Amino acid sequence: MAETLRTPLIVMGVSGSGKSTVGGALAEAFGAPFIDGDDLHPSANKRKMAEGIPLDDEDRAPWLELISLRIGAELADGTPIVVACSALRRRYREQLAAHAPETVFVHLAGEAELIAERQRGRVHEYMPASLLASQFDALEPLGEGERGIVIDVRRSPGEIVDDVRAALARFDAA
Ligand SMILES: Nc1ncnc2c1ncn2[C@@H]1O[C@H](COP(=O)(O)OP(=O)(O)O)[C@@H](O)[C@H]1O
Ligand SMILES: O=C(O)[C@H](O)[C@@H](O)[C@H](O)[C@H](O)COP(=O)(O)O
Repeated sequence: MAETLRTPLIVMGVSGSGKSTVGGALAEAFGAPFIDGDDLHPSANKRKMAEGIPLDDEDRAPWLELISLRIGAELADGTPIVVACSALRRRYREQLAAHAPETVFVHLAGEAELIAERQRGRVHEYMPASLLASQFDALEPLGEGERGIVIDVRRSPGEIVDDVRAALARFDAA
C-alpha cells in the first residue's frame, strides 16, 4: 500500500538533473498524480529554447502561473500532486506555492559535468544541452525559510525516493 502524500511536491533543479525521472518515481511511490512542467510550456517558450535562447522572467511567468493554479486546484479537490518544474529562482517558487503554501520542494542538486553527461545521453523534445550553463546561472538554491530539501543527483532514483520519504516526515508531509 502506498504511503499517502499530504502536501504537493515540486521536484526542482536545472535541466537534466532528473526531475522527470524522479518526479515520476515519487508519484508512483505515493500513488499521486504526476505533472511534468515541460509539457505545460507555451509553444513560444519551447521554440525559444529549441533555438538555444534561455527563457526570461516574462516567458516563465504565465507557465509558472498555470502550474501554480493546477497545484492549488488539485489540492482543493483533496489531491496533493507531484510536479516536475525547474523552479530555478526563489520568486518562481513563491509563485508556484502561492495556492498551496504547504508545498515541499525537492531540489536535485549536482555538478554541471555529471548533469551535462546525462543530458547528452537522452533525447529531449526541445531542450538543447547548450542551455545548461544559463540554467546554473539562473539557479538560486533553496534559502532561509523555504520548505524544501536538497538531494544529491548521484543517488539512484530509488534511493532518492527513500530520502524524500524520510525527509517528508519532518514536514509532516507524508
Ligand atoms: N538519479 C539518477 N541517476 C542516474 N540517471 C538519472 C537519474 N535521474 C535521471 N537520470 C537520467 O538522466 C537523464 C535526465 O533526466 P531527466 O529526468 O530527463 O531530467 P530533467 O527532467 O530534470 O531534465 C535521463 O536520461 C535520466 O534517465
Ligand atoms: O525554466 C526554464 O528555463 C525551463 O523550464 C527549463 O528549466 C526546463 O529545464 C526546460 O523546460 C527543459 O526541460 P528539462 O528540465 O526536462 O530538460
